[in-house]
Amino acid sequence: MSGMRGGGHPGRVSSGDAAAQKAQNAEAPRIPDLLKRIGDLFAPYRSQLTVTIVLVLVSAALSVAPPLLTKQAFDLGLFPTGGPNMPVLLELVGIMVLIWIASSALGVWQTWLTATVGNKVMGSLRVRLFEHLQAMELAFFTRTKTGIIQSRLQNDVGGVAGVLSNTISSVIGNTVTVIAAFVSMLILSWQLTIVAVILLPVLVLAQRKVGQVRARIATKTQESLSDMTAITQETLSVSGILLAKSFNQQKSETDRYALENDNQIGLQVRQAMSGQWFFAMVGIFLSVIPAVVYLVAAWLILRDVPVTAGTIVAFTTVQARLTFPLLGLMRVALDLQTSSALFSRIFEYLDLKPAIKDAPDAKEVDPAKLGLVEFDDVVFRYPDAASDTRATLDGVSFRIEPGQFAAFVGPSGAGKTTVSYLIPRLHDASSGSVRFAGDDVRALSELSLVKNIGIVSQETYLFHASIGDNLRYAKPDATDDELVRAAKAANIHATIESFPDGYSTLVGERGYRLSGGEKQRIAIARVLLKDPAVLILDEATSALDSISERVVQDALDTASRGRTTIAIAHRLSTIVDADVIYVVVAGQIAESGTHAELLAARGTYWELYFDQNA
Ligand SMILES: Nc1ncnc2c1ncn2[C@@H]1O[C@H](COP(=O)(O)OP(=O)(O)OP(=O)(O)O)[C@@H](O)[C@H]1O
Repeated sequence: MSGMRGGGHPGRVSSGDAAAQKAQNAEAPRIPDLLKRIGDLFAPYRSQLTVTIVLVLVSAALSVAPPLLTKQAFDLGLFPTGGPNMPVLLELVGIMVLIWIASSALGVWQTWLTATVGNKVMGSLRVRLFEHLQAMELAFFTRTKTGIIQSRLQNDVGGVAGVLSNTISSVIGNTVTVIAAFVSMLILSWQLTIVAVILLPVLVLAQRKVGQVRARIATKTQESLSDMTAITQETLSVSGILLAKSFNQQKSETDRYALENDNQIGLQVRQAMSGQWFFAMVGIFLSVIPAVVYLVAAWLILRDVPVTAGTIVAFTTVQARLTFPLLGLMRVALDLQTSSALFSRIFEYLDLKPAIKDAPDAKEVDPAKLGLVEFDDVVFRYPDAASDTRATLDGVSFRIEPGQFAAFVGPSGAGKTTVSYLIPRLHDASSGSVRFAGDDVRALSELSLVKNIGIVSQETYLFHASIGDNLRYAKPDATDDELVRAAKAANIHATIESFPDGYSTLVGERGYRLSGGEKQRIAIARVLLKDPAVLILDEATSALDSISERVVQDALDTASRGRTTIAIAHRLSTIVDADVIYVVVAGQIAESGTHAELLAARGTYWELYFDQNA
């Protein structure tokens, strides 16, 4: 069985995130392209967005009124010649209150809309990424650490969630408020407006720089987060903790985690702090403006430019109200720049092309020839293998007839498991042809091909769920009777019945609550429920003692009846009755024939058999 864990130990080898490394070498995506792709994500929510825009525009229009009303309240209500005019003042105050109530209500509605759209966009992005990863070939998973993949789904998609829901309302809302405030200011006094906005372009330029720095820190933060997830996933899994405990490595694992955690803390602090000075500067600048406005107003009045007290109060009110939206816009721009780093990490995974996928004209398996499996001069080299090394499979040809029991034997690392991977198209042959029911597997639809193949591997994988649920993975609509029939055929029914919870017993993470033989028989029952035409057994009994082996072997004999069976075996005693035995040596089929024929030939098989029975 070839090793399925990719990447290795993060502390000792470079990160398994092949895509991230590629991205570091490649040029960063251009911001406009990125914005277009982010925009496309929102396309299905056009109607909600239109309503949001209308709401924002109405709120903005409403927000223009209060400052103008303030001016009226001062000039006509509070300080008209001859003393305050109460009826006018009451009317103006009443209108102002109504406007505030209306715009607050609209604000709540708008927040609900944007939160819904933002979260839905993020949710569908997550599912798209998950679906895309499901389509990736096995080789992608053997070379990338699981934790690194998980991190893209959780940390990166989660990281843009806030941006997605805040951005829409913030950009539209604040832009409109800023424009509206600017218009009100212009109406009130163009001279004072110039004073208020003269330094803004400088701030915008400074903000772009800050954004670039933050995007760089964000990329590093996400990489560090994904390394941390990978450590957690590798170490805090059942296999990981068993390894750490049995080698007394808990301390070193904790140290490794703590080290990466320190890195993460540093990056988080840098990310939080980058831009703080900038915002402090903007804050000071915006707060100083009213004072400058008073000075400039006095200067204007001295030069006989008509500026009333109402104008100054209204102007400074508007200007103060401009502060938050302006800061908000700057923050959004900054967040967008920061999250562009996260988005490009997400899109980078979405852009990965599955190496194995259905041909456009993929066809169904031919039921007439079901069970026929052929290899025709198949050469296969693992994608990661150095090109100067010998191919893992080097010109393998055989033909297994429907219903035959074929066994593959040979030394470790000879390529037996690799043969079994090529049949369900977990890898594609580098040259030559793998045929299933008479058709090249590359011409068949994956769904139809895999439906007809059952695999029981040496390393049984069970989900952390009940035994019943694990069995139903093969056939979700299986009845209880069918479960029992499959379990009986796999020699595991009585054992399951002896558990207090029977078929509802939880198997524990990866089935660790069960013994090796129990897990194996559950896996056999699972494949029996699937009832495939071709059954692949990869050293299904190698991990067992001789009694368990006999029980599992009986189960396998039942399972293989009436279907093509391809059994990979180390213990030759389990396959002596095979219709045909292929002896694989260094990626080639060295011998083939029945047990008796191969013994008579006195070749490699005879040597292997002699070794095991000496
Ligand atoms: N993902 C991979 N990338 C590169 N090389 C691989 C990969 N998986 C397996 N190999 C190599 O391919 C060769 C054949 O492996 P395979 O698992 O098919 O052997 P096997 O005959 O089933 O061995 P065993 O009996 O020990 O299970 C081995 O040399 C192995 O190191």
